[in-house]
Amino acid sequence: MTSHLLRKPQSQSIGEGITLIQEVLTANSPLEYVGFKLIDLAVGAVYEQTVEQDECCIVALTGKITVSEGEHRFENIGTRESVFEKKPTDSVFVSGGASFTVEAMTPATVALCYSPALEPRPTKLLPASGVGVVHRGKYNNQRMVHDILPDSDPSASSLLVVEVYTEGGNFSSYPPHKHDRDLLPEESLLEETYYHELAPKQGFVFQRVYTDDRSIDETMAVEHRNVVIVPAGYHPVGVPDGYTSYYLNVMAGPKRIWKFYNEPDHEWILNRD
Ligand SMILES: O=C[C@H](O)[C@@H](O)[C@H](O)CC(=O)O
Repeated sequence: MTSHLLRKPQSQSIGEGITLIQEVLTANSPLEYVGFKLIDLAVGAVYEQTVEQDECCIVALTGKITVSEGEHRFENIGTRESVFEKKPTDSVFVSGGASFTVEAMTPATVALCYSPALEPRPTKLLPASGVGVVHRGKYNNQRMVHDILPDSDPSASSLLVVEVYTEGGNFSSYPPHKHDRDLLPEESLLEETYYHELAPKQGFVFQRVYTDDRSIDETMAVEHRNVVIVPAGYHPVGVPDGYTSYYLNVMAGPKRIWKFYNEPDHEWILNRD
């Protein structure tokens, strides 16, 4: 039986040249803050949306797109044909009330990351050149993180977006951590989604989502273009040998601070020399 936290990709035509692959909304998930949509665009296809109460980070996951909103027009953005080129890409941030279009200049895949617009913010390009690249971990929990929209960047009022690369034989989001209590300075409350890709794409990763009281305890085999929903709890990912894992994280909650809490049983691994 498939976990209620795992979403397999769909392939639903929602417009000329526009295919909906993933759609996680507050209306169809246990989430209250985070929304996520993944669309494939054929050349020339134009996706349009008005975000009422949400802000949105439009990530040019692959291919070239042109994003327009009001007097803003960001032409031919996007830096890669595959996420596994492992280089940062361009994104555009729009705030609540914005009406925007995304036009595909080449075949493209676009991630639309949503959260409540707590305060107005200007529309802006988040260029690849501004994405921080962080190498985290040691031994077999090494991974590379691209900080697309980290909490240190005030461009957004609630939204956080990062992408993470983990090579085979390694774990990421590990040691297990959580951020499901509004209890600063100890911990912040952030819901999260994981959009996963695998190379080669027949691969899978293991992801466990679980709480201290085990009221949530789901261990999933996660495949290419799957989404894992993390309403609460720890959420480590393990990558089998031979495969490279990619995931895009969207996080949001009442306060835009990423303060996670490591599971005490496993925090010791951080203390090795
Ligand atoms: O809470 C954030 C997510 O779990 C990932 O972005 C995680 O931090 C990635 C990592 O550090 O391995």
